[in-house]
Amino acid sequence: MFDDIPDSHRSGYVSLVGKPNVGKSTLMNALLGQKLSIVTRKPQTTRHRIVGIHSGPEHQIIFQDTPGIIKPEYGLHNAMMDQVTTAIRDADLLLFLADATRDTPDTLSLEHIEDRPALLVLTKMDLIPQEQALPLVETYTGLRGFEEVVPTSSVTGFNLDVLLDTLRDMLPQGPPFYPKDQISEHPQRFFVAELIREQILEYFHEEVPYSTQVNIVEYTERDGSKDFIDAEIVVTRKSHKGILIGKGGQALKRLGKAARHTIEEFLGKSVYLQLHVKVRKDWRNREQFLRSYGYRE
Ligand SMILES: Nc1nc2c(ncn2[C@@H]2O[C@H](COP(=O)(O)OP(=O)(O)OP(=O)(O)O)[C@@H](O)[C@H]2O)c(=O)[nH]1
Repeated sequence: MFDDIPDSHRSGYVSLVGKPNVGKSTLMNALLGQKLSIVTRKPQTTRHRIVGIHSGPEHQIIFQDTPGIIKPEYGLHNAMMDQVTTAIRDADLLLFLADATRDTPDTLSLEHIEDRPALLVLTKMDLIPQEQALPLVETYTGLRGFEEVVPTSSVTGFNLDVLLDTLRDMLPQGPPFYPKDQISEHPQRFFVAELIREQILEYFHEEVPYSTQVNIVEYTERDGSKDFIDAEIVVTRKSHKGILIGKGGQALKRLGKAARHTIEEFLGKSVYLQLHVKVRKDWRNREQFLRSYGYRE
């Protein structure tokens, strides 16, 4: 599988960690040049460890996007924080993200990364006036022995090439872990479920998106016809089911249309998407559901 790998080849795991909404998923997508991890304006969008692989002739960086660091309030949160702990433990190097518009050196949850090797990445620098940029970076310089402080913008692409070069140089020498043309390790149906969840976060408010789980019940590729996808949306309460379906089924219809568009864009082909809503009381606190929905090994 790995012919012609030069001795100078470098490879390793780089985990993106930080508080909710700092821009972890957006940064990983921008570094990969492809949308793998869903992004919304709402905190706690990411629930899983999401792997994205960046390969070149001389390197392979395996990024892991993680849920934001939070204080757990229910079982799902505990499972999310376990994913963060695993991603920190498994990494050769951490990217610890701080939001340039909101954070200060005192507001970061640095205790979670203990003494692991890390770079501090300042995100959203496009929103900072130019004259404030340098003084802002200086406030973080020397903090906790971070190897470097790298100001970035995932929107303009500012400094992303510098960040990639720095990562390539810092990873240990070794062969690739995955074939060079592989971009992730999750099956297609995982991404389809995530894209539906992204639209739920977009269209519904308050508790509803946070109580929601999306499972792909059937995914059938059909020659000469659209792929068939049957997805169930699980909620914790009957009232949430009513909100998702809406008057005369209008809300679910609108959601289905929006999700179908993003899925088709992602897959590059037409699909037939069928959605239905189920109530599973308190699934976020029940271990058997957390396991079967893929939050626990
Ligand atoms: N202007 C600007 N906005 C950004 C940038 N990076 C991320 N954002 C926005 O910040 C919000 C949160 O981004 P995400 O990538 O979902 O943040 P996250 O850290 O993965 O969030 P969680 O999943 O909650 O942990 C979204 O509205 C993004 O569009 C950036 O470089 N510039």
